Amino acid sequence: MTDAAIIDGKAFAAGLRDRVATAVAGLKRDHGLTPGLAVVLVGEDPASQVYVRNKGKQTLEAGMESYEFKLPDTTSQEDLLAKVHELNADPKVNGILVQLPLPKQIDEQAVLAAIDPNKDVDGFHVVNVGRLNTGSADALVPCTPLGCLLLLRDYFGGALSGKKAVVVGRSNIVGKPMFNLLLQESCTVTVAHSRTADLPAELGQADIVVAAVGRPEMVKGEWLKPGAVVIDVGINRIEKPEGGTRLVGDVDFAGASKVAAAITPVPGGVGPMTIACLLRNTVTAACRQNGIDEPSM
Ligand SMILES: NC(=O)C1=CN([C@@H]2O[C@H](COP(=O)(O)OP(=O)(O)OC[C@H]3O[C@@H](n4cnc5c(N)ncnc54)[C@H](OP(=O)(O)O)[C@@H]3O)[C@@H](O)[C@H]2O)C=CC1
Ligand SMILES: Nc1nc(=O)c2c([nH]1)NC[C@@H]1CN(c3ccc(C(=O)N[C@@H](CCC(=O)O)C(=O)O)cc3)C=[N+]21
Repeated sequence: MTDAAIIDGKAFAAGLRDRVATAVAGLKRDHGLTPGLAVVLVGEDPASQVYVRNKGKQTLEAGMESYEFKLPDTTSQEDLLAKVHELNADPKVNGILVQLPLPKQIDEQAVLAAIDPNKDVDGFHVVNVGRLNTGSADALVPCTPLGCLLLLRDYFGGALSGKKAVVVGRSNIVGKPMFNLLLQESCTVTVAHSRTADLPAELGQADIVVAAVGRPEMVKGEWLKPGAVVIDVGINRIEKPEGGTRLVGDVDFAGASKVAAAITPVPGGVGPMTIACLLRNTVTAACRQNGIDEPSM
C-alpha cells in the first residue's frame, strides 16, 4: 500500500473557525449578541497550558469575548465553586470551561456538576452526558470527540453508517463520548481499554480507529486493517535522542501510514479541532440561551 492520505485537522479547524466567525458576526448584526467564553485554569499543569495558549487568541479572532481566570494551585474547592457560580449568573458568559486536571484538594466531579449544563461547553456535566447518550438535540458535545467526528464525516462524505469502529480508551472526556457519537452515526463500535485481551485482533477488524490512550506511539501499523482510517487523539511530549522534546500521538505514525488509507498527524490533527469545536459550542450555547436559531457552522 502507498502512504496514507493525511487528514489535515489544522486546515479543517481553520475553516471551522471561519464559519464560527461568520456566525458570530451574524449574531452581533441581527441580535446584538456577542458570545462570551470563560476559561478557568487552576494551577500550572503543562498539558493544560498547551491548550490555553491558543484558545484565548482564537476566541477573540472569532469575534467573541474571552474571559480568563488563573487561580493558584492552592485554590480551595469552595473558592473554585464560588467562581463557577459567579460565571453561571453572569449573562455575558455563555460558555464555561474549567481546565482539567484539577489539583488534588479539589473534587473534579463536584466542580463539573456545579457548571450550568447550558453553559457547559466542554460537555462534561452529567446532564450533557445523559443528553448525548439518549440522543437529545440539546446536548453540548465534548469538543475532542466532536472534532474527531467532524473529520470522519468530512472524510467519509457522511457515509459512516455500518462501518466497524474501534475506540481505544474509555475516558469520560474522549473514549465514552466518542463511542456515543459513532454509535449515533450507526457505526458498529467496540471500545478497547487496558484490560482488552487482544487489542491487535480488535484493531484488525476496524474500518475506523480512534486512539485516545495517552501512550506514545502505542498503536502499531501491523495491527491495522489495510485501508483503515485512523484518528489519533494522543498528545504526548517525548524526549528526542538529540535532546529537546517533540509531540507524538498514540499511534506509530510512520508504521500506520504504510497500512492506513488516511490518518491524522500529531500535531496538526485533532488538537486544533478541539479548540475550534470549543468556539463552535460557545456559539451554540449562546444561541440556545437566547432562543435564537443555531446558524450552520
Ligand atoms: N487532542 C486533544 O484535543 C486531546 C488530546 N488528549 C490526549 O488523548 C489521550 C487520551 O486522553 P484521556 O482519554 O484523557 O486519557 P485517560 O488516561 O483518561 O484514558 C486513557 C485510556 O486508555 C486506556 N489504556 C491505557 N493503556 C492502554 C493499553 N495499553 N491498551 C489499551 N488501552 C489502554 C485506559 O484504559 P483503562 O480505562 O482500562 O485504564 C483508558 O481508558 C492523551 O494522550 C491525551 O493527552 C486528551 C484530550 C484532548
Ligand atoms: N476542561 C478541559 N477541556 C479540554 O478540552 C482539555 C482540558 N480540560 N485539559 C487538557 C486537555 C488537552 N487538550 C488539548 C487541546 C488542544 C491541543 C492542541 O491544540 N494541540 C496542538 C499542538 C500544540 C503544540 O504545538 O503544543 C496540535 O495537536 O496540533 C492540545 C491539547 C484539551 N484538553
